[in-house]
Amino acid sequence: MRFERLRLTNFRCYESATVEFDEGVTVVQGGNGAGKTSLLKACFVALYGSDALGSNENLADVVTNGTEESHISLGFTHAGDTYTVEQEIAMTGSGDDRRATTRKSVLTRNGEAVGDDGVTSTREEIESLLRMDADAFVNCAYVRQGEVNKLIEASPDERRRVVDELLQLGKLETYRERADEARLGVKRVRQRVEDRLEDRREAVKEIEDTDPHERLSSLRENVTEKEDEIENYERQVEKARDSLRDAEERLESHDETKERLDEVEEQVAQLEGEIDDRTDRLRELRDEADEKRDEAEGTEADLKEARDEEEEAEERVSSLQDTKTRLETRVGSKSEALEDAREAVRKANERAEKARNDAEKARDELAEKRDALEEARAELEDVEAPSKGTDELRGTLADRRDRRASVETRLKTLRDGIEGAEEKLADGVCPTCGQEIHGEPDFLREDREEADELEGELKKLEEKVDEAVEAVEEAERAEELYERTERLEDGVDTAMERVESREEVHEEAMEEVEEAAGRLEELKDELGEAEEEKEAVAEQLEDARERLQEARERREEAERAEELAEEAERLEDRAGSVEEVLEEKRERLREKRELRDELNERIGDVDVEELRDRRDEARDYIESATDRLDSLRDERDEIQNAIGGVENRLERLDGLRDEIGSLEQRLDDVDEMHDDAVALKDTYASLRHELRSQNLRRLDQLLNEVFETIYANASYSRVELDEDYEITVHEKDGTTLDPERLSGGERAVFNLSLRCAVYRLLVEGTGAKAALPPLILDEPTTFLDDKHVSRLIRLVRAMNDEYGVEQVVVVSHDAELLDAADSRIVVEKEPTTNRSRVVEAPLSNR
Ligand SMILES: Nc1ncnc2c1ncn2[C@@H]1O[C@H](COP(=O)(O)OP(=O)(O)OP(=O)(O)O)[C@@H](O)[C@H]1O
Ligand SMILES: [Zn+2]
Repeated sequence: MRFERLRLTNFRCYESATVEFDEGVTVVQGGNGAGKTSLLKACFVALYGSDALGSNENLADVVTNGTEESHISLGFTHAGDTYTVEQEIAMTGSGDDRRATTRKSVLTRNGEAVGDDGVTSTREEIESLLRMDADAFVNCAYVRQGEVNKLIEASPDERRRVVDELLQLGKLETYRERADEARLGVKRVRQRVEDRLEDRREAVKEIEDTDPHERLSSLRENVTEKEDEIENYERQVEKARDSLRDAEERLESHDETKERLDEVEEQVAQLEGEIDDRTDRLRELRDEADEKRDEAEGTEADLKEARDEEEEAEERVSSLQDTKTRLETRVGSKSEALEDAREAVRKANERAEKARNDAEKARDELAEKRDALEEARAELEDVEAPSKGTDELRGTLADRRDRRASVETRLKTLRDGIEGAEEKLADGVCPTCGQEIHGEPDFLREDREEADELEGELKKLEEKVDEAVEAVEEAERAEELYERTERLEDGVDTAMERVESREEVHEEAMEEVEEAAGRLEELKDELGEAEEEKEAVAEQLEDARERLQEARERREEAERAEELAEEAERLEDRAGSVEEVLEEKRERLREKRELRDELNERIGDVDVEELRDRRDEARDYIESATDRLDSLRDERDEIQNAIGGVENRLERLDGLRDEIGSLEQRLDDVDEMHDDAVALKDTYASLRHELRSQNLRRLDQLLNEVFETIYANASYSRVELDEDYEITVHEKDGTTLDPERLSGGERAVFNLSLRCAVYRLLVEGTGAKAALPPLILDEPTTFLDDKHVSRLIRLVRAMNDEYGVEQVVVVSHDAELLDAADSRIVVEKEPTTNRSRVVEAPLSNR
């Protein structure tokens, strides 16, 4: 076996590291605490998991402080195959519960998983590959730091156990123990077979003591007797049943007949009652029909006549009714016309009155107008006819007034001038030039004269104007009167005309009045006539109605008579059908009476008492016989059960005898097996003894060979390992020494010798040096002086070069050892992080 590569994550002081291993001798170098031992431990843990830890260590210790999981992977070759073993350790829980568990543990060969996943499987596979468990590994291949004394100080028994284990002698012991266990097992089996045999024999004896065959035949006889008796009873019961059935059947049929008879008698009585009832009914119906017929007699023929009469009367009433209605209408219209005529008279009168008034008014007006005319004419006679025409007179008046006005204007002008001149003159000033003047000028005197003249003329003119005014006024009044007279004459004419026309109107109105009055009289007469006529018709109608009433009554009477006749007919019909039913019932009554007689006859023949006795007797017998049969059957069943029991026992007896036969055979077989087991055990014991003594002799030789290689003094001649695994050191002078008494260095030398010897023996013994794990030495030089260090180097090289150890890994500070190595691995610790790292690996020296 050869380690190839180790990969670590969070393992102890390593955060992450990869180490390649070369073949030959490899030295691991580094300062104290640099992580050398940790590398070796990692390889060990990779192979054996927690088994690789000492008694005071646990898995949690290998997980780098402050991290959660550690990963170790070791690649190695073995017997031509490539393996990788991986372990994954994880921290779980917290506080006091915090611990490490192996979460993953896998071994692969040539890339394929070997065995199941899991710690146990991996360990078992490794143990069988290396043919050593963790204990054997540390006792042989892995010499741990400070354990140099382990084999030397061990007791012979321990030593034997270790060596036997390594040489697989332990297996023979196991086989021997197993053979012995087998022997004991067989012995226990034999005991059990014997116990059972005894038990079966006793059971056989017990059964035979009860004399089962004898008992079986007597029981069978008993059963036959009981069965005969049962059969006999059963026959009797059968007979009794027949008899019972017969009696019961007859009684039943008797009861039925009786029941039937009762029924028929009831029917007869009912029919008789019904016939009586119907006969009464028939008589009643016929009486009633006769009665009706009597009542209806004689009137039948009158019905048609009565109906004709009634019809005639109805027609007359209705025609009178029509006439009366017509007359009433006429009276109504005459009354209305009369009313209208009265209205017409009244209106004509009104009109005549108005016309008369109008005429009167016109006449008054005429008289008035005539008076006015008379007056006007009288006035006109007083007025003188004018000299000239009025217009001419008005012309003269106007001329005179003009002349007067111009005279007045000249006079005024003259007077104003005179007055002004007189005032100036009074102031002494000339009225014409304004110069001082004394006396009056001439023009003033002239003016005064003219003014006086004008004054006289004005007076005359005034008279003449008044004369002209008077003439005009007179002419005007004459003119006006004349006109008025003319007008009045016209008014009198028109008034006269109006009086005439009003009088005409009045006359006309008076005529109308007369006419309307005549019409009114006429209508009064007509209405009187119509009313009289109507009265007469009403009287006739009253008579006709009375006659209709009488006709109706007669007709109704005739109808009732007819109905009665019909009813009598119907009653007769019903009487007929009642008679039919009656006939039918009588027939049925005859039949039922016959049936009754027949049934009576039948009942008379049966002796009921006798039948009942027979039935009761049969019943009693069946009851008692059945009870007896039941108990007989119980007895028979009991005996048969007993027979079953005895038969079972006999069957069991046969079974027991067969079993005893086969148990006896088994006992012989077991005895044979026991002898075989004893022989096998002895064989294993002697074989182991033989092998051990052979191996011990060879181990002793190898030990002395190795010892000679490593030991550098002359004090000790040889080491002896005897059959009891006692080690004795022989001194040069022939004396012997207990190894316990050796010095520390000497012990280390002896220990290394013994380890290497065992390792060599294994190499020889297995015949395949490649199967063994690398020889691992952790600080082997600690107790050695220089000379012995040199010897150790020689041994290590010899192990590799001569004795077939493929790989040796040594942890050491020794420079000489380093020089002798084939390669080296240097580790160091980072002072800052306190984590280790692999500085150099591997460095091949060759
Ligand atoms: N679980 C762990 N986590 C972190 N560091 C650890 C753990 N276990 C051990 N160590 C540390 O690993 C360091 C290396 O220990 P190791 O035994 O490998 O040293 P070494 O190189 O063999 O030293 P020496 O020459 O003294 O034997 C030590 O300082 C130790 O405290
Ligand atoms: Zn003058």
